[in-house]
Amino acid sequence: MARFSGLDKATGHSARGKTGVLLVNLGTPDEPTASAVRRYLAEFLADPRVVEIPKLIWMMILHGIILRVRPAKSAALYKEIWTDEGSPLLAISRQQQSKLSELLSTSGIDASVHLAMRYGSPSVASTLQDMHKQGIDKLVVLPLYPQYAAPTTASAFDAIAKELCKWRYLPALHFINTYHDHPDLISALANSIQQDFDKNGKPQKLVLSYHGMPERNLHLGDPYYCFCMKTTRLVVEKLGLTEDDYINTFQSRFGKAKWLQPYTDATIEALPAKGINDIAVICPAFSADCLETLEEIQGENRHVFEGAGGKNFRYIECLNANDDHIKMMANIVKPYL
Ligand SMILES: C=CC1=C(C)c2cc3[nH]c(cc4nc(cc5[nH]c(cc1n2)c(C)c5CCC(=O)O)C(CCC(=O)O)=C4C)c(C)c3C=C
Ligand SMILES: [Fe+2]
Ligand SMILES: [Fe+2]
Repeated sequence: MARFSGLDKATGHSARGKTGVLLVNLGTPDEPTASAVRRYLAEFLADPRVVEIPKLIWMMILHGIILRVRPAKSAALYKEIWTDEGSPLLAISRQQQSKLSELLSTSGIDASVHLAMRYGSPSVASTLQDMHKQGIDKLVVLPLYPQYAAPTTASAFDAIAKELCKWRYLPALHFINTYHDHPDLISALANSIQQDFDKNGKPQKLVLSYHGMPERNLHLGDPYYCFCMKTTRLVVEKLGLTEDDYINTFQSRFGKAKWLQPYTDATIEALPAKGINDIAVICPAFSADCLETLEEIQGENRHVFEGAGGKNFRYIECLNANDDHIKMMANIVKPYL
């Protein structure tokens, strides 16, 4: 017994046995400035899960062209959406963290909730180290990407593995890889859409716009496209919509390769000419509003639609820190706590 307490002392394991939930999202620049965006994009776009081009060629393009031009352009867009609490993605993620922590604790579950960003801060490595210092040796990781994708979900896993491979004593680990068809996600999305319809009337078209990725990834076996289709099917079934009522699209194309189609901007631009002047857009691949939803959809695509003659464009915000969404997170992690 004495020998074991000695071991505990030496390794600092005496206060072990705590459980922690780790929420992971993509990350965002620290400031809406070109230099902060350059730092963020340099880390993000160097990830081989995100851009699958041979490393040497890609580093030449990334550092020689993209990181010279894009940071200033992106920083100007980030400035448009920046809030007093900083980047919306980080501010909303913090709210999700504290509301989930509150819900677990009022449900009598003894688990702390932590937040890490795959790129930028708070980093995955520093958050895992903090959790270790707090005596957490049981870890449930919930990457906040409803539909599994290698560039997002697998990349979050890589960052965790990269830190843990330096540890001698690994925590027990549960990694949630997807929740695209979880009944609580489907009802949270359907409720949010229904609330919009009740308030503003049913639009001529509901556009479900998912973040895109190169089409090649689908052919190589990434299930993201199929998972997006399933989320849409379940949500529209729940709402009782017919095929004519909605359309599934993919946004945020990057680079010259063919990405998943149909593209959101081209689709939205073509709608008024088909007599569709009243649309509502929702982005079910995003668990928190961010540059890609607030600027690209609510801003840019609204202008595209109105410029093409469209009359009513509504953006239905992400589930963010709404109660249904937090309840969904709790129900997803509970079986592992
Ligand atoms: C370069 C290829 C990219 C792939 C593949 C990709 C997949 C992907 N991304 C998200 C979620 C988010 N992406 C965000 C921003 C963003 N995404 C890319 C590129 C790829 N994404 C870039 C270059 C950027 C940065 C912004 C810009 O300069 O245009 C964000 C928002 C971050 C924020 O700070 O607000 C999110 C969230 C998913 C779900 C996904 C996989 C399918
Ligand atoms: Fe992205
Ligand atoms: Fe974008």
